[in-house]
Amino acid sequence: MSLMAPAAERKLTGLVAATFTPLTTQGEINLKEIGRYIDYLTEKQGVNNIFVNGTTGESMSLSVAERKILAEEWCQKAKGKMDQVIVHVGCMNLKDSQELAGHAAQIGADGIAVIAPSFFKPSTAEPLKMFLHEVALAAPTLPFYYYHIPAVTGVNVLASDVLEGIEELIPSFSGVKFSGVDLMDLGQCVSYSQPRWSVLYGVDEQLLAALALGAHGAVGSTYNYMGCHVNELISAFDKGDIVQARRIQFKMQELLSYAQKRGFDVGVNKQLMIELSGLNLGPPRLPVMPCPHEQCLCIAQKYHSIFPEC
Ligand SMILES: CC(=O)N[C@@H]([C@@H](O)[C@H](O)[C@H](O)CO)[C@@H](O)CC(=O)C(=O)O
Repeated sequence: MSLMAPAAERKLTGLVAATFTPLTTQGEINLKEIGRYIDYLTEKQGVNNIFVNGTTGESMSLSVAERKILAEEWCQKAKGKMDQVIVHVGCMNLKDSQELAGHAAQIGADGIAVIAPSFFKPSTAEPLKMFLHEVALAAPTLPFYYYHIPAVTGVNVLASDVLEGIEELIPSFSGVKFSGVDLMDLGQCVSYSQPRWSVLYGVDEQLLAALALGAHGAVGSTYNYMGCHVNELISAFDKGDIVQARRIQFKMQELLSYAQKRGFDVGVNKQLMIELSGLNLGPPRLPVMPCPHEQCLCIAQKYHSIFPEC
């Protein structure tokens, strides 16, 4: 990272893996596995950007202290290996979010992302933008991404309404991580997007539709273990080979629909990553339940029957 231009000048594109949080079998954060995890992503999956402490990383089940230690370790170990490390700093309250944003700036993160608080939910774009603005003030020079994931937060404010005029409120605003299925809203975000912003799509099973609408990249959990295949999807799309791009997207859909019919949550997803990568990531944290080994094994077998080795 040291020889590169500052993150504020580097538009975030391509694949971004939303990382799982390594835990020990006792449920404590396991920093020892982070270096191996980064090597696995870069060497095996061809994924050079990470989004840490997000939904996949179970950030809402981690303490602020744990999130700081984890963010620090991800940034440390990513140096010289990853292009960008985006740290998700959103919390249920403003103070903790500001504290994490300020910390991310100190540890050399390449950007921060903030989810809508979802206990006291903003019901319109205005209070949500005010909240985002206050968090951004704690790290004013760091690229700032709004994290839109309405199915999880229950905050049903259009992302395009959040983006409107936000460049005046948050000068560091750099884009949106759009984990929603409303493609009209996504299209409006892309069409409003300023040249240096990135619209990053977060519903892996329909990435191709988002690329067709002009998304600049993608953040997702499945890029941890399907990154090499999805990189092929993106290059096929960039070359205009829509048939090949569609073929790969359909394979992803076949796997994910198989997994969803068997109950697919962060716990199952984490166990699948363990099976496929050999990394020692440990269990999820309550209330997410660990996944029984057999349940995950059949999804891993399905993966191997659909996708060739990377
Ligand atoms: C609800 C959820 O977890 N969505 C995932 C997707 O990558 C999702 O796992 C994938 O599309 C499979 O359904 C991401 O959008 C989440 C994400 O990027 C994050 O961990 O912050």
